[in-house]
Amino acid sequence: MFNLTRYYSIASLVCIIIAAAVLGMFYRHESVNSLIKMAEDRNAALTRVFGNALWPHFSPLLKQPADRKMINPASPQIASLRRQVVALMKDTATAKVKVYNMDGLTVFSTEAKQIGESKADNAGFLSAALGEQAFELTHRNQFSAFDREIESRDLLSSYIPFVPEDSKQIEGVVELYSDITPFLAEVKRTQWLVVLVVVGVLSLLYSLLYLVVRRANLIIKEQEAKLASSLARIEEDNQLLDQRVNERTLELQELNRTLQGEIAERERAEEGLRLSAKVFENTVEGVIITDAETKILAVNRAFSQVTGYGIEDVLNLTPQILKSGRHEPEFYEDMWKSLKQSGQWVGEIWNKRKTGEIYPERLTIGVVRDTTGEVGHYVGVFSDISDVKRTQERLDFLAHHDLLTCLPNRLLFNQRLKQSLALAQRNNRQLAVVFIDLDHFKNVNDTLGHDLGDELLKRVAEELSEHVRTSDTLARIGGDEFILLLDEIEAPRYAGAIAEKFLELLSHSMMISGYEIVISASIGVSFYPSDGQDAATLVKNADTAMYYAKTHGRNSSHFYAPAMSEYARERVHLEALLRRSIERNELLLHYQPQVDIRTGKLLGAEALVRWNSPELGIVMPVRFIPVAEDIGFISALGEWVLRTACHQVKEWDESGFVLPTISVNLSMKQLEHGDIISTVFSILEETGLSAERLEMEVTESTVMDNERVLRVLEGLRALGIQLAVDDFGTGYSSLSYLSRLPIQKLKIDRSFISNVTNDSSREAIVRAIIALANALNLQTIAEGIETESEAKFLRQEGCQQAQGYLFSRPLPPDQVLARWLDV
Ligand SMILES: Nc1nc2c(ncn2[C@@H]2O[C@@H]3COP(=O)(O)O[C@H]4[C@@H](O)[C@H](n5cnc6c(=O)[nH]c(N)nc65)O[C@@H]4COP(=O)(O)O[C@H]3[C@H]2O)c(=O)[nH]1
Repeated sequence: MFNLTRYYSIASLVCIIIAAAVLGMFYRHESVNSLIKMAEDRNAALTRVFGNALWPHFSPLLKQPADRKMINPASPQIASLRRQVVALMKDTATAKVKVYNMDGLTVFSTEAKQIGESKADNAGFLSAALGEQAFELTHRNQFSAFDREIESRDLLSSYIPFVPEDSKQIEGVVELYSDITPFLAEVKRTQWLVVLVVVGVLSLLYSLLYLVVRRANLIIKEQEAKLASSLARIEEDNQLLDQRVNERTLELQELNRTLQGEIAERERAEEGLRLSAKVFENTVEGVIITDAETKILAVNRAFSQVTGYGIEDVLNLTPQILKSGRHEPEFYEDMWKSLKQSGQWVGEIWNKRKTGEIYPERLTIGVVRDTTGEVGHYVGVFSDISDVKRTQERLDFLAHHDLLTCLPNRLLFNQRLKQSLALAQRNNRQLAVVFIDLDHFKNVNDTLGHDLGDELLKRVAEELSEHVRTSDTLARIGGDEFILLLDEIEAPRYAGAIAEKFLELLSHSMMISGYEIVISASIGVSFYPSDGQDAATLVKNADTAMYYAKTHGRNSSHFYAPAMSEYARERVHLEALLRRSIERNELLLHYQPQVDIRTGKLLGAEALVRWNSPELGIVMPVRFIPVAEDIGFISALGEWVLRTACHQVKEWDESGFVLPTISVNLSMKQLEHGDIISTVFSILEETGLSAERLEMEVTESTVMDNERVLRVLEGLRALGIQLAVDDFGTGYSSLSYLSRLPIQKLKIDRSFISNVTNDSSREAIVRAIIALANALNLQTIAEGIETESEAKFLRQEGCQQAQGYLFSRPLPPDQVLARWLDV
């Protein structure tokens, strides 16, 4: 801490000392200067006196050549001069006198031994020689005065140029030594006195001021203490203030944060509200808001677009204005129950537009409660699902109906059958399942094309639909398969009557796209509960009955019988065995000769396949060829027949029996699948049989109006093979198409030959076929000739070739050889 007293004391002491020292020195300096000045003046005066008195005596000395040797200090002249000088200087403070010539040579000195010394280099001398007095203050511990030795003296030597009064020139320099010791001692005493006085005065002043300063120091200390306490208070206040400021700042920051949060919250809320309003107005769903009494408060644009009502139409009304009347009161009761229980209802509802049109909507109603939990509003959000419904209905229709005939499909049929079964079970009633499969529909499809086939199916569907009750379900479940559910029939005969009606309906020819088509059907019927308890069993058994009809002559209907299932099982067994027949080497060929009808000459033979099954015995082709066709085995079988027949002919050739032609049956499936042309070609190559000796028979229905088959036949013909149309007369060959076929022979079906002589219509047909063949330049062969009368008739009509039991039954190869080798 600043201590004024201390600083004052130290500073004052230093000042007093400095002041005393300075003043003392100053006094001494001034005193010495004035002393010197006085001494100078006196010495100058003395020199003048000295010069005036004694100079003539010195002049000779001064004029002597400057050689010390020339001066004799002991000369009487010098001694005399010394006496005079001492006498003159007696009672003065002068202690020594010296005289120099202008060369600096000491020509006289009161101390004789110094005479002859040179002072030419002395500054005082040089100054005086130039006309300026010079002085030098020295202290000598020992000094030779005039007559004695003096000790410890302060001497002032003055170099004074001496200019005689009659001369204007400096002739020499006089040096006077003045003993100023007493004066200087006096000066020193006075100096100390001055110092003491100064110190005393200043000390007094110091003391007075010390009191003042001390007082001031006290005041300063007090002020400092006050200031310190004030500063402490201020510091304290500052800290307090800082604390308050910090607290306040924190409070403000917190407040600011809260405020920011509130602002953000408010902005969010406002944004939310804006968004909600936008969503409300622009959402594609219709929105309706009511109060707790279901009075409409607001609706959005989509509501107006769907219902046709603007807000002005519905404000304060209830949503009941949209009521369609399609729902029972229970529907609305359930709705309110759900709203009360869960606060929400979601469902589909039929409502009415302003135009009166009723439409379906998907509606969600939500209950909005206020803060007290009371119902505040109801909000309904809905979308018009008319399009969805229509699409659903369409999809539903597509999923459950056959697109071609628009009849129910298998899926819908099964659903209805299951429903009807449940009902029949409850009511203890019967029902029937009628399975209808068109006969040879595939031929129509293949020969006349799919478009015509489709038309035929539509016509059949229409015809059948017209004769079923609305409570019955007629469905199309496959290409040419229809199925009818007869609900709650009184007796089986009702189903029988329907089946017969269908057969009768289909037996009439139909004109489709300019073609007159006659079609038949195979029908099977099963009954609940006798033939099955469930839908699958009933359908399966009706199918089995239909299959039975199909394999028993077609164009007929059969009620299901368990034996049919047995038949079906056998058929499955047959299929399995047939598949292995080739590898087990169970197939064999019989050959039925073909002869010239006039001469009886052997022209060829038809290869007819037999199956010698270890399990089933000899199986005839009528039984297994259709099965082979059904299961896709016919191509392998046909290839085996062809290869075996060709080998056989070559074998006969080698044994000397030359069969002109071998005829092989070609199934429709063989023409459709596989590369029959390359198969035939490779077999001919393999066996070495020439193509002209091979004839292939295709049934009339196979080749009828089928461009693809036509191309295959052309390919076969191109190999050189003979082609014959089998079973001619049973199909519906158009003449123009027939003329395009690359065939050489028509084979009149044996159904026309049998008993031809007793049936005029058969006669007419046979005649017509022969005439047609002649017109087309084709050979004719009649098959199934059993009697001579039939042969005779055919001979008369111009048929060229014959085949039948009359000439020979189909025979194993060895018997053919035995019978015909020598003929
Ligand atoms: N009632 C009677 N029948 C006679 C007479 N003459 C011949 N038949 C029989 O008539 C059928 C003639 O063969 P299809 O019309 O080609 O009719 C054949 C043919 O369509 C088919 N078939 C036979 N073998 C083959 C074959 O290797 N391949 C193919 N795809 N079908 C074959 O099986 C059908 C039946 O053959 P099969 O049972 O051998 O019956 C043969 C033959 O035994 C007769 O005077 N009176």
